[in-house]
Amino acid sequence: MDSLTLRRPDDWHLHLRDGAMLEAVTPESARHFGRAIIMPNLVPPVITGAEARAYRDRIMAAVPEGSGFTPLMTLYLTEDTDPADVVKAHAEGLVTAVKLYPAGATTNSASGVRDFDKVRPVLEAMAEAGIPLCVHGEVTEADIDIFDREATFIDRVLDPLRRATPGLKVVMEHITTKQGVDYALAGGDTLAATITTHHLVINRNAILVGGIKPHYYCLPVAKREEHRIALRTAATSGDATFFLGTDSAPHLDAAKEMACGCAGIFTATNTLSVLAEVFEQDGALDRLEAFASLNGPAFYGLLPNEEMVTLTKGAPVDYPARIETGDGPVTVFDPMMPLHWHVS
Ligand SMILES: NC(=O)N[C@@H](CC(=O)O)C(=O)O
Ligand SMILES: [Zn+2]
Ligand SMILES: [Zn+2]
Repeated sequence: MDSLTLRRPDDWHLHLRDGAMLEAVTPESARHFGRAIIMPNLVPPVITGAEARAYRDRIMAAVPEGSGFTPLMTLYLTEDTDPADVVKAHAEGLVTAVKLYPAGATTNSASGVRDFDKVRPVLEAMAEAGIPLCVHGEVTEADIDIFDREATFIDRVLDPLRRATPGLKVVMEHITTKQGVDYALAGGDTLAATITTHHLVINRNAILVGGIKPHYYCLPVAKREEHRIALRTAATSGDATFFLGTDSAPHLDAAKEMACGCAGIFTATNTLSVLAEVFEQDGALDRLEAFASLNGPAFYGLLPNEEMVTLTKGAPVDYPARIETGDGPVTVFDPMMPLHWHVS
């Protein structure tokens, strides 16, 4: 097969940031994607409906003319979040989901949740109104090894939380482990999981072998090869539980290439070419549409995009090693293999 036509894909987990970064990275996602779930971990975070509205306006101003790209907004859950504000913002169509960051788990998560009992009323209101909760699933206890933080979160936090709030729709964001795959598969129709582009390609060796490679560092950190294989099997299976959330997370190179580098991998620019390569390698090109274009909207209760995109196989794809922002360059994910699928 050297040509593949599918519904225009969506990105169910995307960081667009703000200011000069927002301006530089928005066109990179708008070029190929129809919609994207926009993560709210700005400084300060997007907590209220009013803040989401203002942020959506700033994003729309950065969307290139003629692009149909639609940002789907999320609210950053805090221990002080007002359930009524969340329900109202969702009912107005302003907000699609709410994001749970355990405090301290990842970039700009300091205002996240410490005491999960404090957010129970919000979660109950969300279950009632059918508002999905997107979860960064890692514990933050110092005595839990960073490579075990996702599996431990499932047992200690996610499973009790879901049992306490039956009916709540949950998306396990950017799963990185076999335990994540297995738990998502067993969760019935109120549970789904996003998988990033980069976690289908790299294991932890990419970060640590031959020198320390900050552009392969993200959270949750890439795990052992057996986990990458489990993610590949899940993504390429076509199972409706799994869909694309790139977690494209731009940081200035200057903030990654330093003694304490930021977590995040920027994949918006070449994600579709990488995914086509991955699905082709696994003999699953016919299931790329399910993963990138169909399963996400089905879980969120939306229709797939009407528009189609065509991927064509040819000479290696030329993509920039980094993109420029007004504040400095951002390195684009290097999948360490040539890409042959062009998007038109
Ligand atoms: N994935 C990352 O490594 N970083 C994300 C935060 C997140 O999604 O956890 C970011 O905002 O930079
Ligand atoms: Zn996260
Ligand atoms: Zn993210």
